[in-house]
Amino acid sequence: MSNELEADRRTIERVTELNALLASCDVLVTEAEMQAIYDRMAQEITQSLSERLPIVLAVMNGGLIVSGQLLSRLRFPLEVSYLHATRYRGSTSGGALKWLAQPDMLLTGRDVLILDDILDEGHTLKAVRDWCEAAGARKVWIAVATDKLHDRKVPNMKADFVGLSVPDRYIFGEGMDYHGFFRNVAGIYALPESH
Ligand SMILES: O=P(O)(O)OC[C@H]1O[C@H](OP(=O)(O)OP(=O)(O)O)[C@H](O)[C@@H]1O
Ligand SMILES: Nc1nc2[nH]cnc2c(=O)[nH]1
Repeated sequence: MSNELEADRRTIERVTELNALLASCDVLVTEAEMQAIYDRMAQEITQSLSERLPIVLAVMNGGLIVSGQLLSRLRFPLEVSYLHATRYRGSTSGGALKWLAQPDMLLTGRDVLILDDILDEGHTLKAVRDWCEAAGARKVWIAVATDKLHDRKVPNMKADFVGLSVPDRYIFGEGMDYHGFFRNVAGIYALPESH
């Protein structure tokens, strides 16, 4: 078989495997439920920040979908940028935090709203919050689509706006990945307990 045909065969095999895995996962939250959750979060954020001219920072990559969903629901003046900090890097368990891009805006004296997909142990968002505070932010607000329930949280790490609490399982969808895939899946899924 030519190299090209062999590569095509492997790609098709991978697609089939991923589709089968997705079909075997538990749906924790549907797409429609997520839309209602984003509506409610946007209302809460609006109540707190509509007169604060905030800088909104998306935490890449996981915060991409949540940011798109929330930003278009926020009908008040704000600025948008991003940062990229990662500690899972395609794995299902966390390691050391690596900064790939720091915010490129002057945060001094500003209200800063951080948007991310999940508060799990909290190392990522604690480092991001500390960075923004050290950069002179007046107040750092944190909004996450999901907050994982367990007792391994970094002390004093809480989000100001939470979509919903999720069980202590590896989840994906709504920006969260499974080995780099499924960030684009609408709704929240969990790997089967046996996986
Ligand atoms: O609370 P923690 O235990 O620190 O985990 C939460 C972080 O983990 C994920 O990022 P990840 O490192 O997987 O990078 P990604 O956003 O590129 O997926 C997620 O997007 C959060 O930022
Ligand atoms: N995709 C995904 N990323 C995470 N980062 C921290 N916890 C999780 C999780 O449960 N799923």
